Amino acid sequence: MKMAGNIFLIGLMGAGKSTVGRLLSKSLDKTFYDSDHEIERKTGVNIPLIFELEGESGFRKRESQAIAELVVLNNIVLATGGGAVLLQENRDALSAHGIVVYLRASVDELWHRTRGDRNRPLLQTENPRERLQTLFSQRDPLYREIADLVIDTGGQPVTSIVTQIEQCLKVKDANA
Ligand SMILES: Nc1ncnc2c1ncn2[C@@H]1O[C@H](COP(=O)(O)OP(=O)(O)O)[C@@H](O)[C@H]1O
Ligand SMILES: O=C(O)C1=C[C@@H](OP(=O)(O)O)[C@@H](O)[C@H](O)C1
Ligand SMILES: [Mg+2]
Repeated sequence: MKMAGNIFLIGLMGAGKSTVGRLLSKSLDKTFYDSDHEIERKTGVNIPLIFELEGESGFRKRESQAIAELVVLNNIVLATGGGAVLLQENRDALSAHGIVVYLRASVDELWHRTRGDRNRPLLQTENPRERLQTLFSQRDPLYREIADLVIDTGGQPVTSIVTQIEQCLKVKDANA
């Protein structure tokens, strides 16, 4: 049984989870959380520094802890980090406690949206487009595994993505 009122956004870096999530929470009168922001708030340092000091595995532990604490809240919109689905325990937690919305975009779009960004350690490589392609292949099946809703964000402004999610949720509700 899904927890009443929670919406969890998943998808790759640049999919728009943080941007869409904030607007969706306002529109639905829910509280907005971003697991990355929660980790930064708790530690007092930014994500690149956590990766530098503790590696990706250290970051994943903090991410799991944050997700476990956030999913049990009520009436929230949660923007997760792109790698939140990597651990089974996170997938189980997201799946069990809310409606999971997978925001999808092509690798080219993701690349354009994140170009020049310095806050995403996994994209600080010589070829971020290739990295995104690899991550897409690895993670798309994991996103799909737990998605209640898949939204293609390609070529769509953030406002129309929010409207589309709201409409899909209404249809789901009506059919429940
Ligand atoms: N639908 C969209 N169309 C164009 N740009 C977008 C869209 N959604 C997000 N963006 C832009 O892409 C960048 C990454 O968005 P963000 O919300 O941080 O993604 P995520 O949290 O999924 O990594 C931001 O600059 C944001 O303004
Ligand atoms: O895809 C990933 O593994 C990551 C995505 C980032 O969040 P966004 O998806 O919001 O960019 C952030 O959690 C961290 O840099 C790792
Ligand atoms: Mg984000």
